[in-house]
Amino acid sequence: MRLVILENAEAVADFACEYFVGQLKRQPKSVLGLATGSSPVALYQRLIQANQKGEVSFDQVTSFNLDEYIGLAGDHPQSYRYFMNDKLFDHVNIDQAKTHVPNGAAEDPNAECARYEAAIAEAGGIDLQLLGIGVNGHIGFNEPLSSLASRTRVKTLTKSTIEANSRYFDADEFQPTDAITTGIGTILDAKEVMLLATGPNKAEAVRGCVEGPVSAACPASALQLHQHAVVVVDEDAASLLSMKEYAQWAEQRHIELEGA
Ligand SMILES: N[C@@H]1[C@@H](O)[C@H](O)[C@@H](COP(=O)(O)O)O[C@@H]1O
Repeated sequence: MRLVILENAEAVADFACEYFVGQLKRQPKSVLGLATGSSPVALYQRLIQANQKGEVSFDQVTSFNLDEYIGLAGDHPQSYRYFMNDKLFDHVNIDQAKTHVPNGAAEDPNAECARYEAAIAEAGGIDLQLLGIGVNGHIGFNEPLSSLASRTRVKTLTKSTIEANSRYFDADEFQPTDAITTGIGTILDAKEVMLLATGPNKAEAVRGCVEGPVSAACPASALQLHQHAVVVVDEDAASLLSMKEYAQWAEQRHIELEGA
C-alpha cells in the first residue's frame, strides 16, 4: 500500500487531482469509479477547473459510482445521482449517458444490483476507483461485517452511518436506512484504488485501514490486499498511525525513484 501523508485537506485534493488528471491523460477512455460524501468535493472542484482550462477532458470517460440510497430517485436533492450531477457531471464535458449510479428507485433493488455489477464488467472493469472512508471504516456502503468478497448488493446502513449522514436530511424527511453498494470484491477488482481521508474524525478508521488486521470489522482494511492501493491523508487523519515516519520516508523515495 502506498501511503501519502500531506499537510492538509487542500494538499490531499491537489495530489488527488494531479493523479486523476494523469490517469485521464494517459488513458482518455478510463473507466472511473467515483465516490460521494464530503471528502471528494475538493477534488471534484479541482477537476472542474482543470477541465474548464482545457487541461483534461472527460469526453471519453465512463464512470460508475460506488453506491446510492434505496428509496431516493435520482432527482432527490439527497440522492447520490443528484450529488454527482451537482458536484461534477454538470460542470465537465462528460457524456452523461456514460455516467452510472445505481438506481435507488428500482422496483427490484436486487435485480438492479445484478444489472449494475454486469454493467461494470461490460465496461471492462474500473481503471481507477476513488474512495472516501466512513468513520466506522466503511467504503462505499460496505459496512462493518461486509464480506471482503462481496459484489454489488443491498446493504442496511449502521446507526453510525445513518447518524453521520443525517446532516444532509431535514429532521422531518424520509432518511434512507438501506443502500445499493458495489462490494468489497468489486472494489478490489479495480486496477487501481485511491482512498482520501482528512480530519481527526477519520484517524481511527485510517489506522484500521492501513495498520489494522484485514478484517470485516474495518472493511477499508481490505485495501491491504490490493496491489495498487494509494491512501492519501492529511496529518490529522494520519495522527494515530505508528508507521508515519516510515511512510513519509518511503513516499519520498517513491518520488525519487519513480517520479510523482
Ligand atoms: N457512501 C458514502 C461513502 O462512500 C463515503 O466515503 C462516506 C464518508 O463520507 P465523508 O467523506 O463525508 O466523510 O459517506 C458515505 O457513507
